[in-house]
Amino acid sequence: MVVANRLPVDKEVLPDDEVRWKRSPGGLVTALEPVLRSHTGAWVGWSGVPDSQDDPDIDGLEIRAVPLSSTEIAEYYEGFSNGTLWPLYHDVIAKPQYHREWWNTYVAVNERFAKATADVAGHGALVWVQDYQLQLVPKMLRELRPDLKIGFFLHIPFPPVELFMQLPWRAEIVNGLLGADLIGFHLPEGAENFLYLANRLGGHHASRRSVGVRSRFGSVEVDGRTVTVGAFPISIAAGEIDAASKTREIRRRAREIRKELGSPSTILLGVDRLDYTKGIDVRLKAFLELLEEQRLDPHETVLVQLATPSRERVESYVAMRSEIEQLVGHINGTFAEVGQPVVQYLNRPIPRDELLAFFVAADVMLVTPLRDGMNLVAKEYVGCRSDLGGALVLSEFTGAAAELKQAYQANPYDMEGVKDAIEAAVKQPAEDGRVRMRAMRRQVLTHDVERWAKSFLDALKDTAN
Ligand SMILES: O=P(O)(O)OC[C@H]1O[C@H](O[C@H]2O[C@H](CO)[C@@H](O)[C@H](O)[C@H]2O)[C@H](O)[C@@H](O)[C@@H]1O
Ligand SMILES: Cc1cn([C@@H]2O[C@H](COP(=O)(O)OP(=O)(O)O)[C@@H](O)[C@H]2O)c(=O)[nH]c1=O
Repeated sequence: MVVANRLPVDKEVLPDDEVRWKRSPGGLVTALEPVLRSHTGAWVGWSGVPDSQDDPDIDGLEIRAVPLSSTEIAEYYEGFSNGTLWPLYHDVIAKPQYHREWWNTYVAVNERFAKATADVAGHGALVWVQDYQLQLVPKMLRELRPDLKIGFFLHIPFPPVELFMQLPWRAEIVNGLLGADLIGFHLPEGAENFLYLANRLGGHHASRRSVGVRSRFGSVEVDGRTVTVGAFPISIAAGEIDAASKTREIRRRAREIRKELGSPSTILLGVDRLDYTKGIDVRLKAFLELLEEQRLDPHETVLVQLATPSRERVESYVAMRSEIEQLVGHINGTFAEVGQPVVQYLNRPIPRDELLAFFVAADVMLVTPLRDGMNLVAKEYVGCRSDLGGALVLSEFTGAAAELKQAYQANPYDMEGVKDAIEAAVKQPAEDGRVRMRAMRRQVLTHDVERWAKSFLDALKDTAN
């Protein structure tokens, strides 16, 4: 069973009350949906709208919706999850807010998820709890159903100890997670930070802190149980993406996109949820300066930024959206010609196939987060480039940077470094580009999402309890 804040589909109620289900945003759903389809299992989660308990009918998936009221959405999802934990775990890029009412609602909603899971899980079932919204569920679920095997995976970075210590409810979170048999992080650093805190805040005996990737697991002794702690970098359905990107339809659409953009020599592409962690402003500022310094030619270059709306009622997201839209306006106001914008900005979700066509069309992919758990977009771009064309500019502060070493990596806080990386990617010699892309594809195609799930689930089955 998968237990996640979100169901794989979001409910949409149209003005005539017709109900439509559309794919939920974000990489968690991208990664887990194919995994659950290839196994049998159920998915427990929220449908994205208030007060709904409809279980959508999705082929091959058993769905159990957990209802949330409008107040719970404001205090648990927008509040504690995305106004407290999200900025705290992403290097406090925005200031985390600590409110006791938000915490109380987070506890109550975690209890509801634990109860809903306990009600449907078969005896001895394997339950995989996902992400920062549900960190108390492992302990609550163990109390309700000690027969279950419980895994937990954190999709965002686990913060450095000094930052985590800000959280007024830090011990509760650590102890909540320790209800699991296996706790997984993307990177060894996250696992190591957690091992230290399990000892310092939980008072439990923890193993030495030197965790490997899918190997050298750490452990914590909790009330006679051993909790395993490991690093399992998530990935994409690489084979499927590779095959889809080679189809005639996607290739044709990619050529069409280039034409529609005015057949520029260079297409730069950004694809993100509109989130302040993603560094969309960083790449726009770098692009602006490269145009001002005449290192890029505005008649030959187009930057396409696809930005799907996200968490639109959270304050820091509202501020960031207006900053980005001003920057886009400024760049176009300065460098565009009538009918030929240099930045094409779309603020809406883009369907999968259309996205793949953009990846095939783009000469340079810009992935510049200030901090990101993994960033599946970077891997999807690589997965789409069987022609060995294209170049990836990648922030050092993404989980993906640990695997995609041949990208043009840059520190997103170093504007000159980001500009140099973009310029080098735009001007790369073709053979150099092929060598880099071949190496990155080897990594992505051999470490796909099935391998991620298998390594986690095998480690979970091997846990002693
Ligand atoms: O559910 P939302 O609030 O709309 O947010 C969407 C998802 O965003 C986050 O995704 C993370 O998971 C990816 C896959 O592991 C990873 O590549 C990325 O770096 C993360 O940011 C969030 O963690 C999910 O819970 C959300 O569903
Ligand atoms: C903008 C956009 C994205 N997608 C898909 O969403 C995920 C994003 O995953 P990632 O790990 O990069 O980051 P977050 O989870 O959002 O933090 C990826 O699979 C994209 O292809 C999409 O389908 N449509 C969109 O418009």
